[in-house]
Amino acid sequence: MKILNVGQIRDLDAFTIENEPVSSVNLMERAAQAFCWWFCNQFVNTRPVTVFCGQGNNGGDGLAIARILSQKCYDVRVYIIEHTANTSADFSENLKRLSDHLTPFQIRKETDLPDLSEKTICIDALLGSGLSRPAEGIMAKVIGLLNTSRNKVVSVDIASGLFIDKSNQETDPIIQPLFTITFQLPKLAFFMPQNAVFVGEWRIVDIGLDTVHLLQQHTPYYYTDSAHAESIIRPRNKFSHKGTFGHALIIAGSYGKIGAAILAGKACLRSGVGLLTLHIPECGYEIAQISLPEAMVSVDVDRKFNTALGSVSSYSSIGIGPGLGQEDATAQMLAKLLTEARLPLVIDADALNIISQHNDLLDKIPAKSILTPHPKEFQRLAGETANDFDRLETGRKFAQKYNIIICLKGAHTAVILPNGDVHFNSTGNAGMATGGTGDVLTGIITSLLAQGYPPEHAAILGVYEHGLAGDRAASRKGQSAMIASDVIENLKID
Ligand SMILES: NC(=O)C1=CN([C@@H]2O[C@H](COP(=O)(O)OP(=O)(O)OC[C@H]3O[C@@H](n4cnc5c(N)ncnc54)[C@H](O)[C@@H]3O)[C@@H](O)[C@H]2O)[C@@H](O)CC1
Ligand SMILES: Nc1ncnc2c1ncn2[C@@H]1O[C@H](COP(=O)(O)OP(=O)(O)O)[C@@H](O)[C@H]1O
Ligand SMILES: [K+]
Repeated sequence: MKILNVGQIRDLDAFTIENEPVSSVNLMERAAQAFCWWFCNQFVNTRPVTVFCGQGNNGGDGLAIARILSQKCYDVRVYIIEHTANTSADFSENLKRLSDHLTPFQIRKETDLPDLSEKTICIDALLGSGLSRPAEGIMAKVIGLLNTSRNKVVSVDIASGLFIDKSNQETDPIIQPLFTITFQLPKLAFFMPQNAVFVGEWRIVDIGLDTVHLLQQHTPYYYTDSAHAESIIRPRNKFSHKGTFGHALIIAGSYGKIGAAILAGKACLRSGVGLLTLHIPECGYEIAQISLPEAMVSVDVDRKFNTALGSVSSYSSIGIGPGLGQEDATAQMLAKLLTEARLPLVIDADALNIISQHNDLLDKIPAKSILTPHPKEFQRLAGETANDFDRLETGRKFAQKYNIIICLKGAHTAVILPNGDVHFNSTGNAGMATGGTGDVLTGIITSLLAQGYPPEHAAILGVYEHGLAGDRAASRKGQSAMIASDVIENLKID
């Protein structure tokens, strides 16, 4: 699914209006109907509803929503914030249409602000995608009132005051909704951790914007939905054999962290690889043979750390990093591997930290390698960034400069491709914020690479399936009880 910028969204609205054709006010009606469909499924009509409207099209949506909900027997009040002399045409039309049903209250100054009963659900239709500057004056006061009230707030399209595709300042007044019900497409702002409280839970409602025009839009931003992930999966041929699915090598673990190697190895096997070899320090030999009998073990000469590899030319994929440690000898081994490897690697955890300490290694990373940093590891690699939008831009430049794939891990992991395209993941949950889940991801992606998936697909699909397995684990065990091993047990890539 594509993620468009403000200008493209406006064009898509305009194109739909002209080419469907549908009048602008009828498109607004469709948007309001779609919002109300969700709203009526979520909240019973015994809860009072107050709709706060600006005077642009987001406010127009709010007026149409108020009319529809009042027709569905909700007890509705409407407040219009008079912040400008100019109202949009569709706002004015919806004001007329509302007059048979309700009389709106006007808010011009602070003393006009209402007292809200606790049960009231507030609908935020103050400002939408047309936001051109931070909210101020009476608009900021209304946002402050809603944020300090204990009422549930639902934002129409986007929280008022939040920019759709660029960073806000920390002091900007922005609604903090429980839900955002957005039209047609997710918005870039939803994927930034800094915006978590300004988005809440979000849902997309379809308003029938032109799909052909949407296909023609160029954007670097995508949202990995189930349809996209499933289109990547390759079915297993009936006559296939273990050689068909590649031989993966995972270089991981150190004294006290052999578990990281086991988690990565097990996840690799559970993701469909044909053969797996684990390269681990000698102290991990028995642990690995007992806990992962399906894997072959290559034992390092060192007892506690990985320090030297034999030839790696026969492997179909190589993952390195989980629990590796940052010993000098390990760093030398990594440098040698980066120079000698003839295929894209999966590079995680301490392997990334070693590269951060030896910047000259960046140029040696094989093309299309997949790096899986969490935000702190990414900061060590690429330096400080001003905000989450800036971090994403830095990631895009980094991926292009070094011709690599970066999986910037988080609630919506961003898979950044060498051409600068970004695929935000749709699966996963806060139960995955527990030690070892990153090691599992390394194993999954290494497995997919071994099976012959192109690196771009291995990264996008691996991240998606990792989150999906986490969602299955959470529904079975609950987010608090689930651990990384549960993610592995719930893998099902087919
Ligand atoms: N036909 C369409 O274009 C559709 C538009 N839709 C709705 O329209 C919204 C966008 O509408 P608009 O483009 O009218 O924009 P808004 O409703 O977001 O903004 C309205 C006006 O407020 C002004 N403004 C911007 N920032 C402000 C600030 N900080 N303080 C005060 N005023 C400010 C702008 O100059 C603009 O004229 C979408 O978010 C969506 O809710 C939906 O009805 C779907 C169809
Ligand atoms: N709140 C969250 N929602 C969804 N996924 C999450 C969340 N927190 C963590 N994850 C996922 O869990 C994994 C954690 O990886 P990482 O930080 O490397 O952990 P570790 O080093 O302990 O293995 C990442 O894939 C990340 O995307
Ligand atoms: K809004």
